[in-house]
Amino acid sequence: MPRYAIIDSDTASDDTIAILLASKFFKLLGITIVAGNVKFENEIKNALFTVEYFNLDVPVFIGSSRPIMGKWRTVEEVHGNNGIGDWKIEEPKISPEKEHAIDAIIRLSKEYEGELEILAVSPLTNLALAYLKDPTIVKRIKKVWIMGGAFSRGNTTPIAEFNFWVDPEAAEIVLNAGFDITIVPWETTEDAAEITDDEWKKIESINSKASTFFINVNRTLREYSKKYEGRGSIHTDSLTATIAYDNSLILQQGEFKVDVETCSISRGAMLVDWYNFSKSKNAKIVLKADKQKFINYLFSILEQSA
Ligand SMILES: O=c1[nH]cnc2c1ncn2[C@@H]1O[C@H](CO)[C@@H](O)[C@H]1O
Repeated sequence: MPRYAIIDSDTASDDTIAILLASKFFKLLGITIVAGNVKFENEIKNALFTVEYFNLDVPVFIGSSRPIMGKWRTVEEVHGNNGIGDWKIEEPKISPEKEHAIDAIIRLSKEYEGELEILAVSPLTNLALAYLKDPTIVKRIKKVWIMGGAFSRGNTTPIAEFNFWVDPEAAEIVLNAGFDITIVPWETTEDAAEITDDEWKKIESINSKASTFFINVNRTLREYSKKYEGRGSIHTDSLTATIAYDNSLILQQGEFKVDVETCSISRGAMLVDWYNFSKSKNAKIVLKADKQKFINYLFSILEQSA
């Protein structure tokens, strides 16, 4: 039985690999593009390029070109000016769909009622807007996997992870909508999705079409991570796609009332009610994930796509 998914992506560096992995794990019904990592036109181009490079049969839908409140900054310093390590690529020949991403999410939730999973590895703007347009998507969407949130080691401010920080209002809407949600937060991915120097060299030596792609798109991410965070690159979106496919990667998780701060200096911080003061729960959080299993999946796909 195939599993059906949409990947919601602000396509840059690791997002492209998450798309590749998701296309192997799921019947991917669409890639929906949302504002976040880099210039919106480049995100669209990177998604189309990924589809073309790997010959994927997946439509690309253009979504929201800004967060709900519109206050954010792109992070070209993390991903490269074009979002994919400044790899010089040709203009993709394929085009995005005419249908808006929000309408595609609503339509596909009807066509695949009870079966559709959303891999949200990006700010949650598209999903929040789809929900505001048609709140009944909640009962039709089977599962929402979210890469987002930090509760101790923010990667964008001292307390905020990038995806939640870009659009905390959207995160608040999605978290409180009633979806079946599992969150893979930054701290978990920092521990389980690092590509070390050794692993980077091994990927280089695979020398397949996919490994060449991996090295090129992640080049700036790796340099940034080494220089500013003092370790290898973190492949957080790829880990989230893999966890969504194989739940045995989850070594520890809890269910909590989770919220997000929308004000001032703590904007984008994830709030976790560890001791259940609120007497309610709205999301599971993956607290520990299996790095070795993740690496095995990643390597086997990079080797396969020779
Ligand atoms: O410094 C960074 N390292 C890794 N990913 C980042 C960084 N900045 C932004 N993102 C983007 O935000 C999410 C992780 O927070 C990922 O979805 C990635 O695309």
